[in-house]
Amino acid sequence: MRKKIVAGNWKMNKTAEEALSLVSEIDNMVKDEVNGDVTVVVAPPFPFLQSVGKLTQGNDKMHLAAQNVSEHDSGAFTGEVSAAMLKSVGVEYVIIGHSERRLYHHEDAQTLYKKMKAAIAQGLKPIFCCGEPLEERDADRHFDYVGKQLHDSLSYLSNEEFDQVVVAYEPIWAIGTGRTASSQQAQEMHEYIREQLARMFDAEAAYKTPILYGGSCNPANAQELFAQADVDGGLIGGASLKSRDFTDVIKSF
Ligand SMILES: O=C(CO)COP(=O)(O)O
Repeated sequence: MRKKIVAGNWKMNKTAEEALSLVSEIDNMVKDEVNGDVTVVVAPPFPFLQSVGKLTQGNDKMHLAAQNVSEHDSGAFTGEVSAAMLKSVGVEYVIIGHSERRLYHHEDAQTLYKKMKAAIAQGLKPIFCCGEPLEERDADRHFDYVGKQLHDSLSYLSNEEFDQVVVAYEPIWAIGTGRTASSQQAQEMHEYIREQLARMFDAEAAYKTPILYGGSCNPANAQELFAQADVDGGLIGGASLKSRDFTDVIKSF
């Protein structure tokens, strides 16, 4: 059985106080309402990682993620945060290659590969994001586009390194737009991603890799998406900022 994961990417939202009240609500709801075997991940902004992590420490369903990591180990990189720093405050997962970082921060495939290496070397589990813009889907090039993203940033990892990886498929046209991929569109892309991973690594490793869907995933559509054979959970943006909605997404398995 593959791990089921629902991860909340808070992006650049919340103050310290708001972050703590959101995570304590989620923590309580997960304790009270979530019985199944699901890994819940929250990815608050950097300044709140430690306080949020402390609050979720006693709940073995809840795990902590960062939204970004430096490709460098240490040194004169003003404003950057290393994998070792994240590890030292209890972070377990890190989102790498989100389309917003590729677009607004010009992170290219080579940089993302280095970030993957840096994270894995510190024992962090990367949540590697891929996904096509609308014009690639409209031109029917979405499979090739995503295949290249996977190849360019993952194929140079060793099999052992790849064992730590979670993949998230987030079609850019579905992020924050209220327009979600249909369950069929999600399933066919997830199946394709798994095939590509099996070619790069091996079939067993690809079979074990959780592949999450992201892009306007919410309590109304999560159940149908999560019911697909190759959809192993979600990477949730907007709906992860509301404890009720996020918990309802978690309960959609
Ligand atoms: O980008 C996302 C998660 O990383 C998805 O965001 P939304 O759920 O707000 O569309």
